[in-house]
Amino acid sequence: MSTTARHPLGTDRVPVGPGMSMFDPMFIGIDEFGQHVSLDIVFHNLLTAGEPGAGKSGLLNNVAATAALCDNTRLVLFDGKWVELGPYIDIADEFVGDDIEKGLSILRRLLTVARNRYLWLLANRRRKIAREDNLSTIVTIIDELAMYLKVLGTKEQQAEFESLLRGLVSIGRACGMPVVAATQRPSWDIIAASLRDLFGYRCAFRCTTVGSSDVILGSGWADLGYSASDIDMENRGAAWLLGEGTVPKRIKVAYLTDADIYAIADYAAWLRRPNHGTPANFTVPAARLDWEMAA
Ligand SMILES: Nc1ncnc2c1ncn2[C@@H]1O[C@H](COP(=O)(O)OP(=O)(O)OP(=O)(O)O)[C@@H](O)[C@H]1O
Repeated sequence: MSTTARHPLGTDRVPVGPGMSMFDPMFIGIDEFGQHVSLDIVFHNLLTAGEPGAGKSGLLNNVAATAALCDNTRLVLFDGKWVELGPYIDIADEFVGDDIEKGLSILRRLLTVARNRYLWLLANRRRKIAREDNLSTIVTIIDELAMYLKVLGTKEQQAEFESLLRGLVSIGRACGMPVVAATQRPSWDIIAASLRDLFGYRCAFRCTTVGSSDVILGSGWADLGYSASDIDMENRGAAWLLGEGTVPKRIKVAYLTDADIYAIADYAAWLRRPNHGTPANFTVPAARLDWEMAA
């Protein structure tokens, strides 16, 4: 883990999760040879799916817990069931439960932030953000996509949700705003191929059919022997992980118990408490706050 992260305010604050940065590789488990598997989430979206109880929440929790402990990282959480990402509710910039209208409003805001960031990049003659920019990473995590695309709200709201999500997944990753999404219904009506292909990482936990495995990984992988329908029912947390330009890799996701998750979330909330490590007489410059609001 890096120890170079500095707080954007340039003060001697103790950074959140001392030294942890979203720009470092994010550990999520091991592969079949026992080697560590890490993701580069800042610049990649992650889509995960599998039948109920296959272990998706374990992966989402690895991402959420790491992000919660990282310096200069903000969480935007969507969880129609409330309890999967609920432990992080106190440290999330926004938490959307089963209110789709709130979800739409937050996705619109995220797209505005992404647009502002691109204008900033353009003004600085750049195409993507870097660690040194000290721009916060905004990680959007959606547990159970199907809730927002098929269950909650009207057909119009669901269609708008999909279109805004598609926008964020398309443009977020180069400006430090990755999306991590999960569903237990890997079918074409939930994840169209054109949406799936915008996710650089795809992780298929056990699926009931070869077809649903291909919905996540991409057509043709099952024929080549990479099918999540072959994963043993009892082997929870096992999955096929596909990264850009690679073949799927068999992994076992690191497991966090409920007690672990709440302990990490509580620790992250403690680290992120207002004025943590800030001298009593220090005030945040107003201009800096305005800038952070927009970016
Ligand atoms: N990596 C893992 N190692 C060991 N056991 C695991 C792992 N992941 C999950 N499990 C076991 O499987 C159970 C279900 O896992 P989890 O809640 O992550 O599944 P899920 O796919 O998210 O289910 P749902 O779609 O219903 O939310 C866990 O309570 C745990 O007992």
